[in-house]
Amino acid sequence: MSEGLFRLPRPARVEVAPGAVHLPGWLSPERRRELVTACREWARGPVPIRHTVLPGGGVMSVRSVCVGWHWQPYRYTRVASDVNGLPVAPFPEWLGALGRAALAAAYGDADAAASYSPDTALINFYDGAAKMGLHQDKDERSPAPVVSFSIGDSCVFRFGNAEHRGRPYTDVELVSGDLFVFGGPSRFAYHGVPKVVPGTGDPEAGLARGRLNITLRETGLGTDT
Ligand SMILES: O=C(O)CCC(=O)C(=O)O
Ligand SMILES: [Fe+2]
Repeated sequence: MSEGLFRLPRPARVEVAPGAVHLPGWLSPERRRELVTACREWARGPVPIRHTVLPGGGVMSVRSVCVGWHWQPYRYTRVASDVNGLPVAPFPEWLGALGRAALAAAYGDADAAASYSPDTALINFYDGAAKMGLHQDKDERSPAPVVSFSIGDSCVFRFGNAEHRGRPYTDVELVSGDLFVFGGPSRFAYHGVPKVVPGTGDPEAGLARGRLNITLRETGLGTDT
């Protein structure tokens, strides 16, 4: 038997960088299923999941759909003017509550978590050879943390520094059910997904293949359009 078959138990909480916290397996199996069901519904419409086209003409390999606000490179809009002109689905209250619970678990600070009010979720689906280059999440006007849930195939999540795409960075394995939060000094760190590992998923979550990632953010846009 190869050594690769044995896996060490994963720790409950790892601080990857100041303000960047990984909580392996934080999502219960029921939560994973709920999220998969909700994402499947959002993927259908009113704005269907699609490969985002970048301003230079490049096409992202992941497929994405948003709720609350629609992200298109590099801004948030109420309507998906780059897809079908329709408003995205509303951001549900239960997803905000899940974000607050995630933040409380990551930082152990229930008071700070209570005022977290994410108003957009960006849902990414990775299949085949999909990946995501290193970037900063900087189209939000709020400095509030980003809360990230992963379901399905495992991936390498590269988490770097706020200055540039180079080292130092840490490669973290994100597995189905993992929570990753980045805020404070890590809020504007470069990060990306250089690799997804097919066939490592979590069929019980209702996802036969591929990787689902859901990030919650505060846009800071209030009632702007
Ligand atoms: O898929 C991931 O884990 C990261 C996604 C991401 O960085 C983004 O949507 O901005
Ligand atoms: Fe990102």
